[in-house]
Amino acid sequence: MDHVGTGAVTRETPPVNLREFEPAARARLDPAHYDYFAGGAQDEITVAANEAAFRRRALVPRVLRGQGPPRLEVTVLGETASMPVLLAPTAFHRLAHPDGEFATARAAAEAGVIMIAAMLSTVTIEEIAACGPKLWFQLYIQPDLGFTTSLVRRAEDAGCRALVVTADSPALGRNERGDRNGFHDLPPGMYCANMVQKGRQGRDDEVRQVALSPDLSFRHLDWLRETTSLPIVLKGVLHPADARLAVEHGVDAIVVSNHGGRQLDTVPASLDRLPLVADAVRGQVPLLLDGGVRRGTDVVKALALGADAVAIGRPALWGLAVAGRAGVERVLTLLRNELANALTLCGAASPGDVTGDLLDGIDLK
Ligand SMILES: Cc1cc2nc3c(=O)[nH]c(=O)nc-3n(C[C@H](O)[C@H](O)[C@H](O)COP(=O)(O)O)c2cc1C
Ligand SMILES: O=C(O)C(=O)c1ccccc1
Repeated sequence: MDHVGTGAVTRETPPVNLREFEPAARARLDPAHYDYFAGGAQDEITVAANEAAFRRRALVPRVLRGQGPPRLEVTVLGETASMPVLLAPTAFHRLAHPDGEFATARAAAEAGVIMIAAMLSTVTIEEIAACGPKLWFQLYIQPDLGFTTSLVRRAEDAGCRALVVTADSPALGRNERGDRNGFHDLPPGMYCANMVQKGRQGRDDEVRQVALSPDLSFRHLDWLRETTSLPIVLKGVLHPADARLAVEHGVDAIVVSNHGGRQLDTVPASLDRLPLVADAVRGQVPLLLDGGVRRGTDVVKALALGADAVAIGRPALWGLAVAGRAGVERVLTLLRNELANALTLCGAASPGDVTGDLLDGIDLK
């Protein structure tokens, strides 16, 4: 891309991998908005741990398996996806690009990946659905169960194929970048589109505040189980005992996640918790993982440790900030090509062909 300014032409080389999208996005974003996306809780120890956990693991490829080019498609909860990579739910896409979730959803549709739409999106779930992606809906169960039910019905009616209940947020994580920047509200004209309530008796519409409630318990999950026939995915599990409870309470899938290091700081990397959760669940429900996935080899490592698929959060936001829909598509294409290459080099025919013996116990660093 050439930028002609005051006579000088600066040439920017397009990102060739997911990590390179971050500085490119940073250059385009309001610094406070960049910090909102990039940041995590407090010392951001867990943010760093997520990527470091992938770096430490070593892959041990098999040779001469004659598998041909790998097939990347997977089926998760009855939904086929073009690769075992989903878009993790992230709030406020219009902060990254004026097209917001429209752009993300069109990119997901084009790429054939499942988009998990955030409840706190800046366009409505109906508008996202109209872009045609395979769609799941992320839900913060609200103490107002009537309102929660109305959100669930809207997600169902819009064609969402699963509800992703975020469990790791009984309170907001402490993001000090936000404190420093004084970033606590969306800019004028931007709001949580799913939270709009019609004003009664001629009054203005109101935007409901999201409640992250410490009162939430597995009883709320039982309530939700009775309320909807959609599959329920529990997001934000790190403890094997919680994974077992989730299965007992009828959850259909689990996302091993620490919310990208944005909730409780100093929790372990998601990848490092995956084997324990996989052990606890023993294949009873599919497992997803998010946090720090930046490379095709990272996807392979997560699959080897027991995940059925992974999700990416920030990389899609960086792609969105850099070039809207095309940027998200580019991020997905790069990751797809890397995954195909990594599977080929491992001698694996498909994501399902990735087994634990492709990893050894050696710490690379
Ligand atoms: C800017 C941002 C906003 C997020 N918003 C939500 C959200 O509204 N709901 C939720 O369940 N997770 C949310 N997450 C967490 C992601 O779903 C995911 O767990 C995390 O980003 C994965 O880590 P990664 O960014 O390293 O890929 C958010 C993450 C980021 C970076
Ligand atoms: O930023 C987040 O990670 C997130 O999940 C959230 C929660 C509440 C309000 C806005 C975003």
